[in-house]
Amino acid sequence: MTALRIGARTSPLARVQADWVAARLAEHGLDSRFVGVVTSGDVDQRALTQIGGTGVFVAAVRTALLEGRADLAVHSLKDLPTAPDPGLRVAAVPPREDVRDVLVGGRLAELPDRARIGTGSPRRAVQLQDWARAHGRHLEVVPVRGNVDTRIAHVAAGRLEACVLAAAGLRRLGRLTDEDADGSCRVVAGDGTLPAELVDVAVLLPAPGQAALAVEVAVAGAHPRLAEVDRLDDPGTHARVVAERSFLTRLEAGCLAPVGALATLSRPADGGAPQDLTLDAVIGRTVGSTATPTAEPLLRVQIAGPVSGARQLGIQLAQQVLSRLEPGQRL
Ligand SMILES: NCc1[nH]cc(CCC(=O)O)c1CC(=O)O
Repeated sequence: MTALRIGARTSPLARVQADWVAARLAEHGLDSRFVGVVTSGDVDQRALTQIGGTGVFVAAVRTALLEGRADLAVHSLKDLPTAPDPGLRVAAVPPREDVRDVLVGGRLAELPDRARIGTGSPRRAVQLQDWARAHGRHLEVVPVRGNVDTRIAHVAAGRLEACVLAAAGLRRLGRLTDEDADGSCRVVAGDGTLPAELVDVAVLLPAPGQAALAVEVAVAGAHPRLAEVDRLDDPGTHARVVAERSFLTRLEAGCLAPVGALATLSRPADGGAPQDLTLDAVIGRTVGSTATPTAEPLLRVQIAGPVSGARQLGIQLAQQVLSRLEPGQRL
């Protein structure tokens, strides 16, 4: 039997994610090998807001699937466009990593006033500014992009006091150490480490799908054991990301919208099967002209319902948000 070909980007994170999936496939008796795909997002260093969002990372990998150069693709779920490709199918959403964001450079509450924090994410920017406003503090959010090392290097060199990265990526790369119960930790930077904080989701709500992987296959995929890839699915994680993403889709907000969403499962006291899904979201709104928009306080919303209605839950919450937008306000 020929090995399953796993298509993914060639970045260090994409590679460890693909290798992680390969190890899970091996546990199910499935051999695989890595097929690296270079995407336009890897070769174009302009801001993501200019080159059309994180979808650029996914498109080339999807093409490899559709052209039969790979049997399955491994994506960071938060980078997957909400629009489905008719020739493809998400075969599995494996168990999720740590959903939190990490502030690299120190603890948020202990940063000096007017500290410069690097992030290219409007979601992170609006929540950091909301926290600063609520605590009578002033932070400067500086747009940065580039891979994990580029961003951390700005902090190590003192050009920025801090930057924000997803914990999932740092953990998968083995870059997160010395973790305390209060969220204090250290992040490996070159030869040394930097102080960091695993920020509570009450302060930084993650992006829809953050810390989850999507294992995608072509509907017309021909490998004789392709259907067995479905066994990597974790139904709990899958339901959570369906709720988060249907919320984003119904808002008609893209991956660069100032929107955080996190679904959690509540387990009954007897430890039986999960019953309820709670979906929390934060939304940044602006008013005024596109050139000089004014930030409005963040909107925070929550809804709960049965796990079997995950998609509907996301849609309902989005409708609540849209009905609460006042004339002139937009996302
Ligand atoms: N937008 C880039 C991206 N896409 C996925 C991850 C890694 C973590 C994850 O799976 O959510 C990251 C880096 C980051 O946000 O720090």
